[in-house]
Amino acid sequence: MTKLSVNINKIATLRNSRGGDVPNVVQFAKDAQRFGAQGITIHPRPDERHIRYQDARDLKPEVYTEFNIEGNPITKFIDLVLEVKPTQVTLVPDAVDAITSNAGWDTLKHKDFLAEVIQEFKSNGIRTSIFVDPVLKQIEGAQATGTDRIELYTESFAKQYDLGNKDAIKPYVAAAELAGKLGLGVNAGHDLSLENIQFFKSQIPNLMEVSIGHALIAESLYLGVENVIQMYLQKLK
Ligand SMILES: CC(=O)[C@@H](O)[C@H](O)COP(=O)(O)O
Ligand SMILES: NCC(=O)COP(=O)(O)O
Repeated sequence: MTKLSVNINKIATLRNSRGGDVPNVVQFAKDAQRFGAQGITIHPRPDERHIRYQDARDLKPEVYTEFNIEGNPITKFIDLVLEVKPTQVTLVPDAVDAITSNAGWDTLKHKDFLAEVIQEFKSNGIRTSIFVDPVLKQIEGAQATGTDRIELYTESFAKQYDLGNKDAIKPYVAAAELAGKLGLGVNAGHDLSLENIQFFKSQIPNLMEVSIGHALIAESLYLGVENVIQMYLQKLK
């Protein structure tokens, strides 16, 4: 079974666009879980342009499914994660000015840094995952860091699938197979949608979790949040 973790960054973006507290991100997380989401993902960025660090603290008591916090492990982020103690932390090498995540880790170049941070999170009982491109040497490098899981960065798959190129799945299949052999759990995310999720899932049998935000919220504008979450759950069976 593949778990659906709903990324609620976009709910915070909408809230922040007017100041105030509409929509309320904690209420949205509670409702998403009630509608069947098996996890809640947030990705606070240093400028707090969508999810704020305080949101992570406010969400903690209300998230009874898997709580996944993603981000670049700068000191402020590490401190937040150690305070909130989510189920999982996903390390993403974001540049400060990136509009959204746009690359996986170079796990070979940053091995020592990642190993140190991962050890700290794991010793605090937090499962770790690192965001990587589907490149075999990066998967091997990920294992050397001691991480529990990887999150495959799916933007290139999503783009190519949209253009009709189903072969774009091939590097992901190879990466997931290698990760499985190396004892790493496999998550995936970025630009997954109702259009591409079923095919992606069908090709990656050891897919443990997907985190989906941008498309899921956009689809919900037309189809409704409860309905959309149920549609993803059907496709992830
Ligand atoms: C790690 C990843 O794939 C991103 O999709 C991210 O979690 C979303 O971040 P933004 O909402 O800031 O685009
Ligand atoms: N880790 C990926 C994520 O949380 C959501 O990415 P997206 O669906 O907003 O592209």
